[in-house]
Order: sequence, then C-alpha cells, then structure tokens
Amino acid sequence: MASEVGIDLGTANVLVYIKGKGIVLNEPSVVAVNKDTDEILAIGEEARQMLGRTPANIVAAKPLKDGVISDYDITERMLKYFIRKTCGSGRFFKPRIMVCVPSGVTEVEKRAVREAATQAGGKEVYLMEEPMAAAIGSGLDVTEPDGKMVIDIGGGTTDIAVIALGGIVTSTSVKVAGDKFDESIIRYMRKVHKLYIGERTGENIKQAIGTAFPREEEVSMECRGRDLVTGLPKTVDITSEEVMEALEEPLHLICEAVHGVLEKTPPELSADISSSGIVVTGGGALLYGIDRKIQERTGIEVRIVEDPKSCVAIGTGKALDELDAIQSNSLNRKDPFN
Ligand SMILES: Nc1ncnc2c1ncn2[C@@H]1O[C@H](COP(=O)(O)OP(=O)(O)OP(=O)(O)O)[C@@H](O)[C@H]1O
Repeated sequence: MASEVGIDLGTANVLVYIKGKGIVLNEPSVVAVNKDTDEILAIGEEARQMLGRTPANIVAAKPLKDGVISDYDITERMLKYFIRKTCGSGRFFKPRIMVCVPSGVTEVEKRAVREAATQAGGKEVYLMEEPMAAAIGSGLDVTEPDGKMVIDIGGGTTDIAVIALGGIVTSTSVKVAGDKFDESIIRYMRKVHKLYIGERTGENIKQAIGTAFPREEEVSMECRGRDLVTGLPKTVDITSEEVMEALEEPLHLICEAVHGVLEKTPPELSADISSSGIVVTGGGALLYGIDRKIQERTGIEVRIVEDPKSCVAIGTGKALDELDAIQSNSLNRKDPFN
C-alpha cells in the first residue's frame, strides 16, 4: 500500500513516485474523449498514439498546455485515473499525496487539483512548485543558506529559480520549452523544405537529432510529411545543423530568461551560484548541447542531472519527508505549499 505519493502533473507527462517503490507510472498527459458522449476513451500512452489520427467525433488532446490547465475537467479526471491506477481505490487506505503543478496555475486550478487528489483517495494533499521539486529531486540540499539555481525545461514551461533556505528567492516561468522546440521545427520544415509535418514528427526530429550547440559530427535523418506544393507524401533529409537553426529562437528566449533571473538575484546568492553552478532538469535537458548553450550565455558551469525526466517526481515524493523543514524555512515566499 502506498503511504506517501509524489505526482508530477506535467504538461507533457504525468509521473507518479511512491516512497519505497520509486517511479511507478510515467505516461503522457494526453486524453482521448468522445465529443458526442463526453466519454473518456483512453488516457496516457494509448491516447498519445491517437494524437492527430482521430476521427471527427474523437479528440485526443493535452489538457495541460503552455504550463497551465487548459481543460480543467479532463485534467481532474486524468489525475484521478492515474492515482487510482497506482494507489488503488483509496477506500481503505489513504496516502499522503504531494502534487507538483505547473507554475502558471491559478488559485482555482490549484483547488481543483487538490480536490481531485482528495477524491481519488488522498488523506492529506499538498501542492508544490516545480523548481523546488526539481531541486530536491536532483539531490540539492534546499534548506542550506547557499543559493542554488535550477532550470527545469519541461514540455510547456521552463521554470528558472534561485533557491536558498528552503524557499524560492527569485524565479521566472516562461512558456518556452519542449513544445515550442517542436513548433519551431515544424515551422522550419514548412518554410525551408515546403514540408508539412505533424507534432509527433517534430518531436521525433528534436529527440533524435535536435541540437542546441554545434556537434562535433553532424547527424541527419529522414523526415516524412506532406508536400505543401503537390499535396503528396514526401521525404526529405534534415541535418542536426538545420535543427539547431530552427531552435535558435526558443533557445535564445530561455537563455535570456536565465539571464533575467540572474540579474534579479541578490549578490551573495549570485556568488554562490557562480561557484556551485546551475542545475538543469526536465525532459528538455536531454536536448543535445543545451548545457553548453546556457554555459556560453551565462559563463557559469551548467550540470544536467542524471535522470532529468524523473527528477521532479522524485523531488515531489521526497518533499513529503522534508515537509516540516521546508515549510518552516520558506518564510521568504508566501506560499510554496498551500
Ligand atoms: N531526448 C530528448 N531530447 C530533447 N527533448 C526531449 C527528449 N526527451 C524528451 N524531451 C522533451 O521533454 C519534454 C517533456 O519534459 P517533461 O516530462 O520534463 O515535461 P513536463 O514536466 O511534463 O512539462 P512541464 O514542466 O511544462 O509541466 C517534451 O517536450 C519532450 O519532447
């Protein structure tokens, strides 16, 4: 029976971490709904397979977008489904649940998430912010007075925060992350190769040959889509250098946001960060060369954590152990937990 559960309710993926068991669920945040009956047909990986391929009466969509909950009701149902799947019905045994929500969620949405987790069987439900979970999950001691900088590059948002004494001192959240990388690749293919590709193809290209900093050896891959001129299927070769060009704008925006946070950071903490370096988490950290790109822009050493995609979920679970320490120390921000 799960007693302490951490959930990373992400724009791209939902991860569930159970104390003593580790990550027990990792599924895309996608839900397929029958529009006529409002019935949920599939959730998670099964629904992701349907993206862009559904008949007219079925929509496969992501209920969280750009770091906010765009479909409230579906998010609630998805969350309940994942909790019940991993923790059982919750009728006899109720776990403590910590949910990490995207940083842009409103008070109303926070309440909805808390309610959904309670209805799904949570005894006590807490919410926490993504960068704090990312820092804890990456093994940083967030209660120390030394300043630490964490950048979490997810699907919808990049969260950048400086943490000290158990609280967030300065932070920002920009709606530029994995999804925007995919969109930039799609746009590039359309403009340069006159090829119309779907979201999943854009993401596949990014994961296979996406590049943020020049590679020693260029790589390439075949890309299939629809020719915008003839309307027929077409295949073109695309190189990592081209993908780097496509990703230039979103990467620039992320680097500028990091710069902005550093500018707002009190000097003592700045000095700590320049000696301890910056930690990068989230699926976007897997983009080739992103560490060197940020390092080039800031002049500060950048480290990618070992398992960037699981980091937030692990941190969310671990945070339940450190709840008292973090809560009592987070006086410098009003409500990292509420
Ligand atoms: N190898 C890879 N190279 C580049 N990007 C990758 C790779 N693997 C995964 N990603 C990207 O990481 C993103 C998902 O990251 P993650 O699971 O951390 O997001 P999330 O926590 O769900 O989102 P958010 O933090 O915005 O709520 C997706 O855009 C995905 O395409």
